Amino acid sequence: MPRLALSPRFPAELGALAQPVRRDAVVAVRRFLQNTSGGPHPERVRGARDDRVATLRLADRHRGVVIRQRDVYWLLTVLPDAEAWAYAQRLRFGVNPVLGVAELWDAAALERVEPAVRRAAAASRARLFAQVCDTDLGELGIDHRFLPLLRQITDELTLEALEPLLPPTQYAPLAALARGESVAGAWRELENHRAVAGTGPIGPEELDDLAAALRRSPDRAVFVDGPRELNHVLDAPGWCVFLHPPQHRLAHWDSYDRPLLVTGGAGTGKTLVALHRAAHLARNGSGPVLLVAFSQGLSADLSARLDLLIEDEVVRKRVEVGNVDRLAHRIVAEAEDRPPSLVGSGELTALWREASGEYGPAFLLREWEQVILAQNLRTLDEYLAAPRAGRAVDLSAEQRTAVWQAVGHVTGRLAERGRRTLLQLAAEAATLLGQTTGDLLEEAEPRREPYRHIVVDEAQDLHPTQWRLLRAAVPYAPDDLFIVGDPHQRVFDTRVALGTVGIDADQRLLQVSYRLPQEILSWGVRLRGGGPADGLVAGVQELYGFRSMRHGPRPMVRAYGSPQDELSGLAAHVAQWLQDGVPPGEIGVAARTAELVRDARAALRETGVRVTTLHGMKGLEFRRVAVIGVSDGIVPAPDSLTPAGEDPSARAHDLQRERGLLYVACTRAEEVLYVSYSGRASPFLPT
Ligand SMILES: Nc1ncnc2c1ncn2[C@@H]1O[C@H](COP(=O)(O)OP(=O)(O)OP(=O)(O)O)[C@@H](O)[C@H]1O
Repeated sequence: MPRLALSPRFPAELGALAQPVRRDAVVAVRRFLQNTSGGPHPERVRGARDDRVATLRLADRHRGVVIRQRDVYWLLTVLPDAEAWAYAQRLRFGVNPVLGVAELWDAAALERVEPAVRRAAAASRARLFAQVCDTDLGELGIDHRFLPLLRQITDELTLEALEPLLPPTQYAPLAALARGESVAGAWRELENHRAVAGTGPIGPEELDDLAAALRRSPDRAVFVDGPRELNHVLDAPGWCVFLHPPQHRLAHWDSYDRPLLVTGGAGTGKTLVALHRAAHLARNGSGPVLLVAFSQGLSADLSARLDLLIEDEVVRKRVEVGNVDRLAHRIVAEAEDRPPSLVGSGELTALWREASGEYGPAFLLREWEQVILAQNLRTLDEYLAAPRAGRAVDLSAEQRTAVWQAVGHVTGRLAERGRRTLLQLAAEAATLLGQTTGDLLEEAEPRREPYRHIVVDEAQDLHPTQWRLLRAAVPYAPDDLFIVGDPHQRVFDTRVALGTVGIDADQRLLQVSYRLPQEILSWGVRLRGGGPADGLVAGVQELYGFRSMRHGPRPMVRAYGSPQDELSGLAAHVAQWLQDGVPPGEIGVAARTAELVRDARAALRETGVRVTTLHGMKGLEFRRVAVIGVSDGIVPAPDSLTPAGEDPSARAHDLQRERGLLYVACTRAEEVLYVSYSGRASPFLPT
């Protein structure tokens, strides 16, 4: 039986074929896989540069191109006959000697450009890699077949022009050297392409082992063992099967001794990594998995994506997808034998108003949520001794006592009425679970934590109380918590260093955005500006090093004379996008206020595009995004800002949060970003 691996190009190109050709090709691949009669045979390609290249006849006038070694086949693509032969002739295959991953390149194109590179070299004495010896290049995995050409390169621009023709694992270290990095820097760049952990130096015999190389290249090849797997790879979206190397390494690492925190900019694949990690733990872990989404809406989305990712129903059932509020609600309901009653926001506001005296309702609420609940302070003495990080207005002992009494008034009233806030519920649930937490290895009693593994998405916006609940819901054991988030995308007022809530996490970073084109990313980084973000990680995190692999149009920023004109402009742009053939579901429109959302919905009635608040854009993505009302006086929203006179530090945080909110909405765009305002522009817009 042949061993068959598919490249990511194959399902994509198969999907683009006419239906009868596609159907025949799938049947042919299935026959080939099962070695049944009538299945295609490998045919040699006349004039091929690499004798491991062959073709398989898959349908009428269509062939698959494969790399073949003994019984191992790597099916690269399916093309009309003539194109398949031409492609097969151009290819060369190799194994990277450092990483052991498969490398393919267009040898014919390189031969074509070589004379031009040589001519440029004849006219110049400069040599880009003059300072790097062949031994160093060899240690960076550079294939000796490229050396004659590389030695002729005179400048960085020439190397950049060769990028599409070289395997990424050859180009990456060369580009690093060309930027002036040391051999060690270039080595680090190469290591970013390592997808599978723990592979040591590659022995000479392994350089000739196609199957081993493909197993180390999960972004380029997936083995299919039978028809079921074949169907999954052909039908599932690409992200279900092929992760980029850093994503794959994080999601499929055997085991983490301590909690792991993965941070990274917008669109770097954090949610995908969280989904794959949850699936990995469901397959290989040792108990129930909770995947925590930020909201109910995002839970439904993650749950649907997990259904696509995990085919096996038994494995799928090991993962529950939910948000922290729901978890808290369930734990308290189980303990009290009836569902807890939640306080409505109007009732709560009235209570804070009732309690306010020297300090206003907003101040008291923030003090309660960000100091008292955040640190789980239970007594006045604890409160008197507690630090109040991030709160600029100092409080004397007397003032703290007054605040404590005001808070006590509200919590007392709530208790009388049998009502609680969501954060109180989380705190109680944590206490209920906390009575049973301990060390998995040392505990003799049967455990009562509901989960063995927890994976958290959008972690930047969780409150310390919610973290305490999550911490209490899994035992302290390897692979307890796997957390992904981006401090720059925080849209609520919670800054928490995980260490302070008992989560001593190792940290990893994802730096390449696969959603955003470079133009939107660079504009977004300037918009987010305002310095590094704190919270989640110890210290602060910069956006430095965040980059994209794609280019696209620059964001469009449009100024209008009046809100009516702005709405007409929006309607005209959306109409054009629909006319361009973009499906309505791939268009997202957002605004800061509920009123603007209502107006935009009215202006776009019957188009079927989604219109939501900036908050509502969290975790979503669209091909084209319009953000309207980015005007002074709307963004930042004046009502959401603490008056500078009351607490300048809280105001600075509020401004940063509002900036983050706009940044989140703008970074949902995969292709096109349109931003508009009327009157004066928001001070956040980059000039
Ligand atoms: N391995 C991959 N295969 C296919 N697409 C990918 C891959 N990695 C990332 N992408 C693309 O990038 C998008 C962003 O991924 P994801 O939503 O996981 O990023 P994120 O870091 O969670 O983003 P954000 O923080 O902005 O919400 C995906 O929807 C997909 O379009």
